[in-house]
Amino acid sequence: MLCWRPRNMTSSTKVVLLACGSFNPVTNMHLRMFEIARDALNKTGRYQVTGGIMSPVSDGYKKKDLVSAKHRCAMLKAALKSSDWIKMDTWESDQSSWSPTAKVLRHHRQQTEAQFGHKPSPSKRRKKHLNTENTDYHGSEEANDLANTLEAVTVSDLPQNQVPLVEVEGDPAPCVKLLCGADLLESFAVPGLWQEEDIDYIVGQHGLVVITRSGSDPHKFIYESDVLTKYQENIYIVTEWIYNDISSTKVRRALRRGDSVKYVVQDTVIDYIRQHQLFGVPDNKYINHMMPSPNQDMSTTEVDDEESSSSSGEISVVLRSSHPSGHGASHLSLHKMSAHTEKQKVTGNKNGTPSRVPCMSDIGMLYNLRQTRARRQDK
Ligand SMILES: Nc1ncnc2c1ncn2[C@@H]1O[C@H](COP(=O)(O)OP(=O)(O)OP(=O)(O)O)[C@@H](O)[C@H]1O
Ligand SMILES: NC(=O)c1ccc[n+]([C@@H]2O[C@H](COP(=O)(O)O)[C@@H](O)[C@H]2O)c1
Repeated sequence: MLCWRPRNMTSSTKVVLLACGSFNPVTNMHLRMFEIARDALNKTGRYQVTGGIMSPVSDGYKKKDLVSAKHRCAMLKAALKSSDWIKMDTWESDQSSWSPTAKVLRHHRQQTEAQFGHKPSPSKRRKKHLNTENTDYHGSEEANDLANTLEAVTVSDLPQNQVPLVEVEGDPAPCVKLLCGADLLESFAVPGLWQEEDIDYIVGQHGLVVITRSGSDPHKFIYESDVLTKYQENIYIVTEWIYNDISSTKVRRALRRGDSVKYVVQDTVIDYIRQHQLFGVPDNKYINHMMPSPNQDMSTTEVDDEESSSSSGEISVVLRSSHPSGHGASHLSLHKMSAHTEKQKVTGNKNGTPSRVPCMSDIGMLYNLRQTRARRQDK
């Protein structure tokens, strides 16, 4: 299914933007990407962005310093309170192993099509009862069940409590496009990181919306790639003029070093990091001496009363301290007893060599090393 509408067609194509990433933690730039992309696509008059989905990777990704999906999702949920159109979807992070991005896209395409009743059915003209209002619906077991059910039953068999009604005919499902930074596009060239058929599927069947990032030249990159040139009509590059090279790596570094990350990540995320003492925050003087921010609502923050188990199986004990009505550091509600809870676990193979799902950063580094060596040998 090709999503891009030919230029001569008048009505606009509905688009849902899907961003896959670690979000470790989610930064303002992850959120900005959606705003930038929506503006750019809507301005063309050819596309109408109807929704945004953020899909955090599962713990199976095992990238260095990756905190558990539980925490990454909680931070994302907190950050998305500031958006009325971007939603988190936990289908990917709920998987026990890492899912290639092509699989995640395929899943969301099926979900979106199921919501719009795009399964071949003799009763196509009838209305289907789908709950599109429920933000937790997308990717939920209920939605998965529904997608499967639609294969087998006619719409009249659907449960009646699934409202509101969605008109099927003449209402095409939005296309799901991968929203990413230019670094992700350029990682397509890293040997062994992406399957060729996955790139073909992602670009050929869905399409990409790429936000420029410092040090990247996506136009040149597409020119140099045969497969990307073949599908270049499906790649929409958005130049971000309000240049901002925030990255999660820099945020984690700042936190480790005790520097402020205010205005780089959402206040709600800072609150969460402080409460759960993530990313080396126990040593972060800035964050530990901060007053709770006005938007912090201790009563609604997810708190582990007794035990919190990280994905790596390590257990940390989290105790609720007394809550003196004083100021500053004494307002901290939690003390994590294990400083290493979020330490990444690298699984070993039979001969003891560490093995894990390769990430862009470590394969990229290896690739750069190889390139440097090759260049030296050429000289
Ligand atoms: N400053 C930025 N400009 C454009 N795209 C970005 C920016 N930061 C992140 N992205 C994009 O967001 C998506 C999710 O990326 P990811 O969670 O790996 O973020 P990151 O900040 O690059 O993480 P890390 O620093 O841990 O590698 C990717 O497509 C990435 O290219
Ligand atoms: N082959 C693949 O599908 C593939 C390879 C590398 C990264 N990714 C995805 O790219 C996103 C960003 O990855 P990094 O956090 O490593 O930059 C993640 O969602 C990850 O799953 C997918």
